[in-house]
Amino acid sequence: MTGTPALELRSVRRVYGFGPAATTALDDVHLTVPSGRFVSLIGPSGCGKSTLLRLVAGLEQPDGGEVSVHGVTPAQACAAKLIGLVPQSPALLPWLSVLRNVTLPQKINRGAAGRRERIADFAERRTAPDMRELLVKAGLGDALHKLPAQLSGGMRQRAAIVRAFGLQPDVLVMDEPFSALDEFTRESLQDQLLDLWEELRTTVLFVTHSVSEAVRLSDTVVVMAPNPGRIVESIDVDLPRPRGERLFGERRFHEYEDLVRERLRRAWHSEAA
Ligand SMILES: Nc1ncnc2c1ncn2[C@@H]1O[C@H](COP(=O)(O)OP(=O)(O)OP(=O)(O)O)[C@@H](O)[C@H]1O
Repeated sequence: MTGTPALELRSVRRVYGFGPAATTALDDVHLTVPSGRFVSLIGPSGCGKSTLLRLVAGLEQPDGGEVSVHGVTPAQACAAKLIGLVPQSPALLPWLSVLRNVTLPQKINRGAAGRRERIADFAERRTAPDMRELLVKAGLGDALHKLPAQLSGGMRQRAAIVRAFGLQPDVLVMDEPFSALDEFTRESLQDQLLDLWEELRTTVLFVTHSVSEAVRLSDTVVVMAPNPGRIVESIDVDLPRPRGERLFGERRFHEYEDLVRERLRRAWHSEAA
């Protein structure tokens, strides 16, 4: 694989509305994410986190600047299925079993392989993972043939995450995927996510409001501020992996939490200014 970053945003600007009612959701945003990194976006409500994800996923266009995914536009990257999206609530098809839900997109998307190969960095792809095995690894071995309605919220979200990884996107965009879950389920899903990520090393762009989640999961925590939405700091989290539960008892983990919290406090103040 070449040195082309998985994601690159240069001088990105996104404005909603016109005239005095216009909102600058993002202004002069620069972000470079090397392949295989886990990057979290954190910041006060309205600082443009979801807007940034939508631009990367090709769901919207910037009003200024450029977004590229492995050196091509988000639209080209989407056509080649290089980008996977995990929304806040899992969108599983209610009439299909868990196993069919996660294997169906893999079958449908076979045509994307050719388009991937035409993108310079993707001449070689890994072989498709065994979805049944990934589901078992994610603790869903007993739920393979159940319908989504028969699962808890946490189990449904786990299935959605397995499905997203199974498509082998090069960039996985996750918009607060655990926000609706209780703390215990959330930590267990962080474990599962880290296990999958450590095995498949997909580039992840992850939005969260939780400082401890951001520090635990990420190689880099990007702190954003609103009015206008912008990046104020990128903090590299130099903690060893794998990051299991023991991490919560470690001083360095809490030092990173304090640092991110302090930068967030400044971001809130910059909103008030
Ligand atoms: N479709 C839209 N039309 C008009 N304004 C929008 C639209 N989408 C977002 N905005 C505005 O752009 C700004 C950034 O919104 P965005 O949803 O990206 O923030 P966020 O950081 O994801 O917020 P939250 O943490 O609350 O989800 C906000 O002021 C929001 O009101």
